[in-house]
Amino acid sequence: MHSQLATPQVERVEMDELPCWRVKTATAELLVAEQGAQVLSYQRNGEAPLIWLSEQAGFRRGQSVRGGVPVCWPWFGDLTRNPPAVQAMRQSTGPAPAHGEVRNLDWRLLDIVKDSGSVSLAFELVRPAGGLPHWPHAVDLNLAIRLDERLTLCLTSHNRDDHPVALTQALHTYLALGDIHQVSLEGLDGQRYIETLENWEERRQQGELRFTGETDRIYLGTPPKFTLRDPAWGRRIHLAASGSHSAIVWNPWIDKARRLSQFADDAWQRMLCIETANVLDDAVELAPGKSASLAFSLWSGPL
Ligand SMILES: O=P(O)(O)OC[C@H]1O[C@H](O)[C@H](O)[C@@H](O)[C@@H]1O
Repeated sequence: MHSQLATPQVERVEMDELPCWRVKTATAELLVAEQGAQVLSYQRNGEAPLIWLSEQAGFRRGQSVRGGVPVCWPWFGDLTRNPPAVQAMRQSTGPAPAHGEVRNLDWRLLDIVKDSGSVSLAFELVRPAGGLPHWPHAVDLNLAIRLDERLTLCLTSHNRDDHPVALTQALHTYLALGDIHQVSLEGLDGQRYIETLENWEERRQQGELRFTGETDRIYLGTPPKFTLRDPAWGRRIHLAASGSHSAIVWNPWIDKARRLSQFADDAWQRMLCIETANVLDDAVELAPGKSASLAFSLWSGPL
């Protein structure tokens, strides 16, 4: 078996309405939807999944899939909570979709590069003629996905326009875990955060983060590395970011889980989002001709 996969395999598969790419190496398997360039799942052989995909996920055109790694761009979350310069890029005061415009658009696979131990896929957003709805700025958006002993995603924005562009963004990673009640997130001690569930008050993290209720926080000035201890599955998940000094930590807990689309009532116990971001005072300002990249790598290790 091992020798068959000495060269990684990439095959096109359909998940209901969505064309996807399934990637297999000797040690791991990855599934990516072309829509949204959305990583849907990632699992290392013999291990529980590292990236969570909802058992109620729907694979429909025009609808982001619950789970995986949705790309939030050119704004994160509620546009009205974004810095004024980011809000000003949208030329309409009408309601704006949460998390921007690209997670349910078509992307195009540009390239597949394989060697004996790795596969890289390069996706590009198919920018609609005239730009995104009410967002007429010529910014190219690419997502590079590399699978080797780790999974690495790198989102690059390139401003092809003649004026500066301000944006916020996130790689909205849904991590899979054994039991949310037992996990702890290390690496945030002493960090500032915005408690979005309490009037967006600014607070400071003390010690490791544990989960006892709905959590929706924006950490600012974040370090490049986080570790999630998951005793139930006997492992740590390591996440290393670059080009990012902010991160969202989200778990909907019981009540919000019931209101979420494509989400089983008890699924909050088995997932946690740690979203590698550029939000609030970490927003990106791109001068004409300039590019910026946001990236993370994910891997697992012993407890
Ligand atoms: O339901 P969605 O639009 O995919 O958003 C899911 C979640 O994304 C982020 O983590 C936000 O901080 C949450 O407030 C939001 O509920």
